[in-house]
Amino acid sequence: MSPGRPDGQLTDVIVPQVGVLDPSKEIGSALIVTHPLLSGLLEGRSPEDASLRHVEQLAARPLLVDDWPEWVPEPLIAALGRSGVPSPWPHQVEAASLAWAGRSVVIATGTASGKSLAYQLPMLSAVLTQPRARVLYLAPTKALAVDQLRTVSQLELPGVRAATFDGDTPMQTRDWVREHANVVLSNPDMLHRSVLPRHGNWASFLRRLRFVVIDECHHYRGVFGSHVALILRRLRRLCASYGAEPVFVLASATSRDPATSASRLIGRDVSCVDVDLAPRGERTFALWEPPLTPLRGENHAPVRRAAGAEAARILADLVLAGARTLVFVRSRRGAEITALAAQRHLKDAGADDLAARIAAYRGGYLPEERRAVEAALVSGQLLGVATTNALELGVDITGLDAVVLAGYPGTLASLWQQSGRAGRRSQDALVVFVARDDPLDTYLVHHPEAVFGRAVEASVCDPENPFVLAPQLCCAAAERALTPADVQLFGGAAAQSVLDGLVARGVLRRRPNGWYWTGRSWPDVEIRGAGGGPVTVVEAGSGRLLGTVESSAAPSVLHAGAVYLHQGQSFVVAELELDRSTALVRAEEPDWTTSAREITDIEVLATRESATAAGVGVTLGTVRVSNQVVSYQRRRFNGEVLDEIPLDLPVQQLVTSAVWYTLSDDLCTEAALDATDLPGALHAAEHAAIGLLPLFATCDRWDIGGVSTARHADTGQPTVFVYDGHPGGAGFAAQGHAVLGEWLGATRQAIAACECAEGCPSCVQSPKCGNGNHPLDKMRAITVLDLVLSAVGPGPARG
Ligand SMILES: Nc1ncnc2c1ncn2[C@@H]1O[C@H](COP(=O)(O)OP(=O)(O)OP(=O)(O)O)[C@@H](O)[C@H]1O
Repeated sequence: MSPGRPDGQLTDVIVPQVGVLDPSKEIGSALIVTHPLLSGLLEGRSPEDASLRHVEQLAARPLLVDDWPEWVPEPLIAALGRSGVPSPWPHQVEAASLAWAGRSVVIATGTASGKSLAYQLPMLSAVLTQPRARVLYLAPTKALAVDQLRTVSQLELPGVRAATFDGDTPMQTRDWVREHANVVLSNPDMLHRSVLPRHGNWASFLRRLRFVVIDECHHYRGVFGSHVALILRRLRRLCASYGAEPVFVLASATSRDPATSASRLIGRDVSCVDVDLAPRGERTFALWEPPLTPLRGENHAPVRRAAGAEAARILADLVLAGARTLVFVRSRRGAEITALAAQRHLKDAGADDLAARIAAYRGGYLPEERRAVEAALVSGQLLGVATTNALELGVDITGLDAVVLAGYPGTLASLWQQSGRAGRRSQDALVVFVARDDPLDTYLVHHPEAVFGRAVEASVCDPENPFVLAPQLCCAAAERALTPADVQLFGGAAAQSVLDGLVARGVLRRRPNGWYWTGRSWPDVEIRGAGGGPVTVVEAGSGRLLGTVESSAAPSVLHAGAVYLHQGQSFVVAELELDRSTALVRAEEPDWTTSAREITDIEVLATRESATAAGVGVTLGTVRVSNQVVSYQRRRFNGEVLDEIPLDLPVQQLVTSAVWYTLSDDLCTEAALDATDLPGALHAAEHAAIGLLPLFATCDRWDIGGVSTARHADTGQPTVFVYDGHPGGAGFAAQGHAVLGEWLGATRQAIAACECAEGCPSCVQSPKCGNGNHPLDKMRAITVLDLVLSAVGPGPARG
């Protein structure tokens, strides 16, 4: 370890070339590092420890301001001026003006680019200039709505009556909010459970509704996103019945094609503002891949040094250099371990005083403990904090010298949100992204263009999923009978066929003028799960309810012996009772993680889109997946496999969406892929593709599954399937189909970039493989992917 240069003096350090580097940063075969903190990190390291894969210099952006639009009332301009906003930035004016002109709009710009002002301008101008106007603000979490209330209240605008309406709002206050507040801050759950079912009470609010703001709209993805999309259609329909047609203003993190995602979410065309003109300081972004260790994992595959351990070393080095640093880790336990390990490194370096200035931060601490850590970090009393994503949303800590990300946080939106804690406007900052042992992380550190180029992942949902449509149509019909004209709003043909099914089951009644809910009580619809009766997770002894897990996912995450994380705290499952939909867990802190092994069969039920070229067939369709969890593995945090324990669980069936490709026999023969090679080649290609899909669709690798087979009964050919792990589909496989060439191109590159010889967790091994990651043929997987890519091309898929 070596101290850096807090005096800000620039020092060039030449690093030997390792892996793929950005040519613009190379001199001969070296990479120039100019940031003093980064050079400090590298100085003490041996060549075998050389982990730096890429350095990106994100240039500072100068301040550009615009005039206030003429429709913004003077008191609002004055209040904003007092709050430190003297003039708007150009992209804020563009989005706000579109909304004011009656266009629904999504603003999709970077962290801290001032998206709030873009929706506050139309929202507050409306209530200031038209005393009867009403505005609804929706956030994915209660905390964000509370944060927004604070911001709006601090403006002290006479005539603005803002109030939150959520599960915490006392009953006696609810009537006041409904009748008097003109800015109501809520969440989709409240809309679904409280506002829409009692729309008669809310009639005057809905009749006057001018704007609906949907903040952080990229959170509405997968099955939850599909529910929210249909809740918003329910809202639009009821507003229309009261004579209102509100304008939607959506704020999103940067993502691929935000206009399409936003219009799918609200069911209406949306304009898009995505050119970020907010001023910012320069940032140095380093991509870091921990070295391989002598340890051996499954099938003797090499194991890399764990991202958390590497991040702890980096944190210690940065703190030694005097830098205020935040490290983001995935779990609460990880946050504690990282902070402890960094303290140990500092003590070993003789810096006990600095070790005392490191702490962990996570959900589960008391609010006052959290506030104390936040304040100490802002004041500089604490120099290093290891945190979970508890610090990601709604906690305003900025201006740090460095941020370290231990592992990809799941989406580019989170990556930018977390890295945005460093520097902000005026000062230079360092961000280090440390890859975990996983194909997606490997791909990213070797392909900086996927991080710094155009945003690649799209926030997808599937409002046509029949498993979501059915309960949502019941809610809609219970609110007000559905008319034939409503069918289009809820998805046209897809809605029609679901309605027919609901009538056949006697759940809805068809009358000449529409569909009526027949139930006596209100439909009970859980929007944060996929339906199908969630399994309840209960703490044994205390009986405390910790949460629910979809029944389809329960065998793989709640089997006996599984380590279950709840808000970062770890529990071990004592018993899974599927017939009673309950899992009993005990708080424990074992030194291992568990991953379930499952075997899967797949049957093609229907084809939605299909195309064949050059011997390669690509299809999007509906499948039935039969899945059985057969065992689980216990692994130490360093990746070492401890053992595998068999399980006796029933077969689960899932009807869902899938994308699949086939290779003709002739093609395989030409490419010298014979019957003995194919299983390992297809299996490896499937694993890596599942690892990479989250880069293109905002899902987790646990949201999707795959099956590969050298001859599938329904296709009659070598086939690789990737399917949505949610009943009816969640839009992930459909997105994979839409961007097949890019997705499989990235998959190929991730495999090719990994320096292991025969496949490891960084490329083709999967943590949930039912066959113990056997057979896997890394090199022939590249051949398979080359065959598919030469048929479909590297761009978006046909059809
Ligand atoms: N025109 C402006 N002039 C000066 N400061 C501004 C301006 N617009 C916004 N800000 C400030 O920039 C900061 C970030 O703004 P805001 O929180 O709206 O960004 P955001 O894009 O919503 O960020 P996030 O992605 O973190 O949600 C706030 O402190 C805000 O007061």
